Order: sequence, then structure tokens, then C-alpha cells
Amino acid sequence: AQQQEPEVPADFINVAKLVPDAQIHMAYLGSNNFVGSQVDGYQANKCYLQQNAANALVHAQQAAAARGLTLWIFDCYRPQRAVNHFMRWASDLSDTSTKAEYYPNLEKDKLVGEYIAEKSGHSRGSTIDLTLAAKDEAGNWQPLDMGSPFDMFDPVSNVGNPTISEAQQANRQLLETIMLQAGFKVYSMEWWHFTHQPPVYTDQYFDFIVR
Ligand SMILES: C[C@@H](N)C(=O)N[C@H](C)C(=O)O
Ligand SMILES: [Zn+2]
Repeated sequence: AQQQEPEVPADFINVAKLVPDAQIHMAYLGSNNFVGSQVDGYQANKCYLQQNAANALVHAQQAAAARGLTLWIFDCYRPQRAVNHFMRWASDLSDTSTKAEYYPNLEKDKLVGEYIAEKSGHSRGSTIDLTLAAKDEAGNWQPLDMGSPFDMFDPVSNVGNPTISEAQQANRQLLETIMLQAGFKVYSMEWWHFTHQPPVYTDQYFDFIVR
């Protein structure tokens, strides 16, 4: 008999329904990510979060909008099978095809732990990876310059890294302030990674497919 796929938990929300103006660009749905291919468990460009985190994100979007900006989302709930895919990728030290773009200064065997979690808050539904975006002259949203791209696994992505410009530091600070005021805490190693406080689930790792 075919195995049943887990359902979306009742208290998980499709964020686009609450925050329709946010830009959603789920990084692990396509191949433009550190794995270099579509990641297991992502089948749609949808951001799911646990209800409390989703409600809080409404406030973050309002604060961004008040400054003429919008939230630009890279990842939200992450199925455990995606994390398992990351771990398979990380253990294959012969595949370094994305090194130049995503971890130019670190060895691949140093990524799991500080930069990629084996048990991720994303799979508990209260964690989101995001940045801020502004409209360009043509009226298209463009991510602000944060001094390093999303998923650049490198000290330059650490919060408080002193080597980036003042403007880049100010952009990171603005993102952190907006998210902090909405109830999220930044992860010190990655300027884009925020967890809503207190997370509702602390040791449950969900595995429903994003579709
Ligand atoms: C992989 C990166 N986007 C990320 O979210 N890292 C943290 C540590 C995680 O995997 O939870
Ligand atoms: Zn993250």
C-alpha cells in the first residue's frame, strides 16, 4: 500500500494569505541554491509558518511597507526530508560544484552545525530566512544590499561582521530591528535567519510537502 503523506498541521498557515504583499522566492524549490538542485519536499513556491510566527510577520511587513520596502522571503517551514537532503549533500565531499558561490572560504565539512542545521528550527515552523527589498526605477522589487548574498556560508554573513560597508550594516540593522519589533530573534551566524519567540514547537520536526 502507498504511504500517506503527512497533512499540513492545523496551526500552519500559507503566509501569502496573511501577507500578500511579501515577495516569496523559495530558494530550495529551484536549482539556484547551495545544493545546486531542487531540494526534496519543495514542490511549490509557498511559505508555510506556524500561526504565531505568521501573525507576527504581518507586523514585520507593515513596518517594511511604512518605509517603502517589502519583505523578500527565501525559506520558511522546511520539511525534514529537505534537511535530510542537505545532510546527504554535505556528506558528499567530492561534490564542490557550488563552493565558489556559496562557501568560497570554508571547507565543505565545516558547514553542518553553524551554517546548516541537522535539526533545523525551520522544520518546527517558527523560523524564516528573509531580507528587505526596495523598488527599482522600473518598479520592480530588488533585495537590499546586505553585504553578502543569502546562504553565503562565510564569516561575512555573521551578524556584526565589521568588514561590510556602513550602508550594508545599516540595511542589516534595519532588517533586524523590523524583525525584533515583530517578535523574531536573529541567528548570529546568518543575517537572514530569524526565529519567532517563543517557538511553539521545540522538539517536533514536521515533514509535510510544500505544495
Ligand atoms: C541553510 C540556511 N539557510 C539555514 O537556514 N541555516 C540554519 C542554521 C538552519 O539550517 O536551520
Ligand atoms: Zn534559516
